[in-house]
Amino acid sequence: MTEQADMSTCGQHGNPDVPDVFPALKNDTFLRAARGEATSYVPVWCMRQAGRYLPEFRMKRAGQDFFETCRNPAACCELTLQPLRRFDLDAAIIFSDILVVPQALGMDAEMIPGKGPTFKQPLEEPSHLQRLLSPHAARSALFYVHDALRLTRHQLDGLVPLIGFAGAPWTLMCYMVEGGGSTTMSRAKRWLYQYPEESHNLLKILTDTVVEYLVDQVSAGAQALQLFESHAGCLGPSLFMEFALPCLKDVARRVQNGLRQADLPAVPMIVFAKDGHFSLQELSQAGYDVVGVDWTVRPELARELTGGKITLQGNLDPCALYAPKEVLEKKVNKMVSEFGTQRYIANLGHGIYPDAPPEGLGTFVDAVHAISRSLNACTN
Ligand SMILES: Cc1c2[nH]c(c1CCC(=O)O)Cc1[nH]c(c(CCC(=O)O)c1C)Cc1[nH]c(c(CCC(=O)O)c1C)Cc1[nH]c(c(C)c1CCC(=O)O)C2
Repeated sequence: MTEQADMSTCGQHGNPDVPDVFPALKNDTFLRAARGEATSYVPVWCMRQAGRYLPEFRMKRAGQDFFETCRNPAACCELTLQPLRRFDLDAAIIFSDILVVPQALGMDAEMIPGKGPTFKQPLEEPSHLQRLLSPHAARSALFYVHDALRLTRHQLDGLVPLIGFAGAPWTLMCYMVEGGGSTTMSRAKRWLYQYPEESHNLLKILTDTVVEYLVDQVSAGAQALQLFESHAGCLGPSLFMEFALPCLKDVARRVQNGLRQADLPAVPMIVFAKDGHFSLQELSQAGYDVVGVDWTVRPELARELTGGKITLQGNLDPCALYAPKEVLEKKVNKMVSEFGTQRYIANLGHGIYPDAPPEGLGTFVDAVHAISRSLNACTN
């Protein structure tokens, strides 16, 4: 990241009390790997690294409503920084949630402990699309995420880059139609079969909203962006290519255009399609710099499918963190050796589980660094 790029990051919804020139970045290893540049070790971060597996996270969240916390920039900043105080991570990801976007479009959501996110009035039929606010209205409703990013980027003081994120349109549609989590997503998939045109309309509204949201995140200080397509798996290849992939491509192209038009720096974009092994080849040509891989895919196969030309991110089984230290280190050794130390960002193959032992994450992070340094020393 150059000084010039840092300086150009001025918040559109800027808080006049907070200067928009951010501290210089001290560790750019994650950004270098994302851009496909050489790195002396493999950078590592962890999806959901700000989460319930940390006692300090549970303390801070205790008694607070989840989405209230998301709307509180100081709390988001603190929760984002917590894992960085414990572990030698190479990136921070802003504490927020993908469901703030449907909320900004006017849908009321609650986080019910033990049940997960729940919408009071899901979209049951196409006429319900009229309830949604415009992408333009959603844009201004999301100012609090941008305030959180701006504050966190300052508080990070250049330690590591700050990642912004959004849910991909299909994954957001799943929650909006299902009203919450589901193992089959059969209500949302029913829309694709029964109301294909209206499904495309809904996905278009979500794409428009996500594009502006992500451009605004960079304006507020995000230095990389990740799209979470968490419910790719239930679609299978043909529905994925018809409904999810075109939106992912649009988001990548339109965000990079939007950044250029707003005179903002280009930032690396990551796409993570959980259980979307069948889409890896197409995803590697969808306009993203990095493709995330879940733990069901062999690293060599992921490299083969993506043509060896793109940065990959992943893919340790989150449950490997329960293993004894020596076993975990062996797993990391195998993973790093198979992906290779270049064009690679180590991560879990999905978010860390709430009952993961924090020491496991520490072992994972340190092992990625040590093993990749020694592999690099062998080849140089
Ligand atoms: C599908 C999805 C959601 N949210 C998100 C996804 C995509 C990633 C994935 O596939 O897991 C993304 C997300 N959610 C959260 C982050 C924070 C940043 C990070 O540290 O990675 C990110 C990147 C915080 C959170 N989001 C949530 C928590 C835990 C709840 C809490 O803190 O009280 C956190 C830390 C809640 C949440 N939010 C959502 C679910 C399904 C849940 C779990 C509900 C439960 O387990 O009870 C929707």
